[in-house]
Amino acid sequence: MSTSVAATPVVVAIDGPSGTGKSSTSKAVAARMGMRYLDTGAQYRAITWWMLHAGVDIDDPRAVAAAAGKPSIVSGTDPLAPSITIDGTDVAAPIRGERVTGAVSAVSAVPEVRTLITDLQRSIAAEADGGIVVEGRDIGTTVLPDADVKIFLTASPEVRAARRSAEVSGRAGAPAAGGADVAATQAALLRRDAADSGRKTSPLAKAGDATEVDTSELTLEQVIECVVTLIEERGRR
Ligand SMILES: Nc1ncnc2c1ncn2[C@@H]1O[C@H](COP(=O)(O)OP(=O)(O)OP(=O)(O)O)[C@@H](O)[C@H]1O
Ligand SMILES: Nc1ccn([C@H]2C[C@H](O)[C@@H](COP(=O)(O)O)O2)c(=O)n1
Repeated sequence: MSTSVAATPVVVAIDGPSGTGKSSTSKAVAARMGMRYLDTGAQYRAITWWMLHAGVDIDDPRAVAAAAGKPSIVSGTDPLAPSITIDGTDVAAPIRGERVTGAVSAVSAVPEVRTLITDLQRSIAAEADGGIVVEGRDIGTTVLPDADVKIFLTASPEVRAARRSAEVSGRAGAPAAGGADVAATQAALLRRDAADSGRKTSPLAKAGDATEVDTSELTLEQVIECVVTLIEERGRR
């Protein structure tokens, strides 16, 4: 099934702080509704990975700006098999590592980086014939301000940290997460949110016309159902 409002494909923007369930929800909604899926955080992570790999000083915004146009990022938008390459290298795994996670807020705050990646995101969305779910921090406010459906996911810091710790400790070879690990995870999430909300250029923010969904007390399936309902309601208008 592909989803459209009148003759034009539906564009759904899902934003929110770290660990609120944007990726899990967006992928599942897109798969269920026959739409494409774009993880914009993966694009910022990929360019951060490339900068670190190329030896660019990520604490020097001018150096980051000067290098930003050099690599080529390709995002695969199949929600069942999303992919990301940079200059032909598959970086889906390394971009999730601690080094990239610790550096991505600095790189993504550089305006030249944002301009390049925003243009790329808009062109991917424009080519998605069957509609697309795009998730990130500034999709509803800046990248796709005319999106048909805008959702802003939230959850309490405690819930987000517990979910993230469970995810990490569930990975092969990882130790079980204890109280100290959850507290450290929560502190890291809040640090990243503060940096992403506090930057000058298109910070993490809820669009005025977005629907806020607090997922703290909801299962993933309930969040998916809620978003599908919002998209279907938009289609009936
Ligand atoms: N409603 C929910 N109930 C329980 N667990 C959830 C729920 N939503 C997401 N999760 C789990 O929480 C973790 C974080 O979810 P996800 O990666 O989708 O968040 P995110 O907002 O995309 O994070 P980030 O911004 O850091 O990429 C995952 O392990 C996911 O399975
Ligand atoms: N639209 C976006 C998406 C992501 N970012 C930055 C800020 C995040 O901390 C980082 C990684 O995103 P995640 O993989 O955790 O979703 O990328 C942004 O600035 N704008």
